Amino acid sequence: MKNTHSFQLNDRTSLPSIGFGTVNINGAQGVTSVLSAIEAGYRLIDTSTNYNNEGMVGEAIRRSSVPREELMISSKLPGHSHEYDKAILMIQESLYRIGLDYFDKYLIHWPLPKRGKYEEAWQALVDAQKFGLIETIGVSNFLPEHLERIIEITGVTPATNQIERHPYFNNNELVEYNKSRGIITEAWSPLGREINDVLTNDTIVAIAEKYNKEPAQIIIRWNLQNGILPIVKSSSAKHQKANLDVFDFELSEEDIQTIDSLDKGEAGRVEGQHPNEYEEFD
Ligand SMILES: NC(=O)C1=CN([C@@H]2O[C@H](COP(=O)(O)OP(=O)(O)OC[C@H]3O[C@@H](n4cnc5c(N)ncnc54)[C@H](OP(=O)(O)O)[C@@H]3O)[C@@H](O)[C@H]2O)C=CC1
Ligand SMILES: O=C(O)C(=O)[C@@H](O)[C@H](O)C(=O)CO
Repeated sequence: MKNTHSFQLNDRTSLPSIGFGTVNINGAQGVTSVLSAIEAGYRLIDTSTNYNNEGMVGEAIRRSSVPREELMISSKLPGHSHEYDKAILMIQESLYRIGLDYFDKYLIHWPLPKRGKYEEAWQALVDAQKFGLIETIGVSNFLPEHLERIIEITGVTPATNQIERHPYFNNNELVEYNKSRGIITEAWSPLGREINDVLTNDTIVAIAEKYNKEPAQIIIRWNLQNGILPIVKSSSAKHQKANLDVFDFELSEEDIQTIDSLDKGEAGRVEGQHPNEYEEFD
C-alpha cells in the first residue's frame, strides 16, 4: 500500500502521513534499507547530522528510481551548530554530504536550553528557508516555552515539532499545545525504540488481534487518528511494508482511549530524553 495520505502544514506544503526513520541505519546496509523503504512506498525520509548517515541517504536517493522531487528529505541541526553563522554553514555542509541542493524539511534537533542558543539557530533556519536551502522548517523536542520564545523573536511558527511519543509516553499535552499553534506533531520512537515492550504489551496485542492487524500497525494507526505523523524505523522489508499497510481499518474511539490509558507519564519517557535535560556530545 502506498503512503498516499498527507498532512497539510502551516507553510502551505504537505507531508506524507508516515515517515521513515534512519537512526542507526548506516553505510552500505543502510542504502539497501532506505532503497527498500522507498520501494515499499515511503516518501518522507528522516535523517540527522547526528546520525552520521546523510551520505548514505543521499546514495539511496541517487540509486532510487523514484524522482528526487517525489521524495521529502528531512535532516536536523546538531547542538554544536546552534550559533547563527555555524548553523548556516552546517545546513550547507549537510546538503553537500547528502548531495542535494535543498532539503524538503530541516529541524533543530534539540533545544539544548542550557546552551541558550536555540533562538539563533531558529533565525538561521528562517533565513536558510529564504535563501532556498530548505523548503519547510521545523523543530524537534521543543517544549511550549521554547516554541513561544522562537515565535516571539522571529514571528515564524515552526511547521512541525518532532517529539517522543509511544503508548507508554503519549505526550498528549505537548501534542495539544502543538495543535493549538497549528504545528504538526511528528512522533519519534513510536514503536518504543527497541528498548520498551510496547509491541508485546498485552493490551496492544489484544487490540491487534481484534482488528486482525499487527501491534505496530495499531500504534501507527493510533498516531494517524490523533493527527500525528509517526516516524517509523525498520530494517526489515516485511516490517517496512506492514507499517504502511494501515489505511484499510479504523480504530474505535474506545480503543484509542484504551491505548492512551497505557501512558506512564514521566516514567514512560525514554531515559535521559527530557528536552530540558538532554545534552548532546559535541
Ligand atoms: N528527533 C529526535 O530526537 C529523535 C528522532 N528519532 C527518529 O524517529 C525514528 C524512529 O524511532 P526509533 O527509535 O528508530 O524506533 P521505532 O520506535 O521506530 O522502533 C524501531 C524498532 O521497531 C521494530 N519494528 C519496526 N516495525 C516493526 C513491525 N512491523 N513489527 C515488529 N517490529 C517492528 C524495528 O525492528 P526491525 O528493524 O527488525 O523491523 C526496530 O527494532 C528514528 O529512526 C529517527 O529517525 C528517534 C529518536 C529521537
Ligand atoms: O535519535 C535521536 O534522534 C536522538 O536525538 C536521541 O534519541 C539520541 O539517539 C540518543 O538518545 C543518544 O543517546
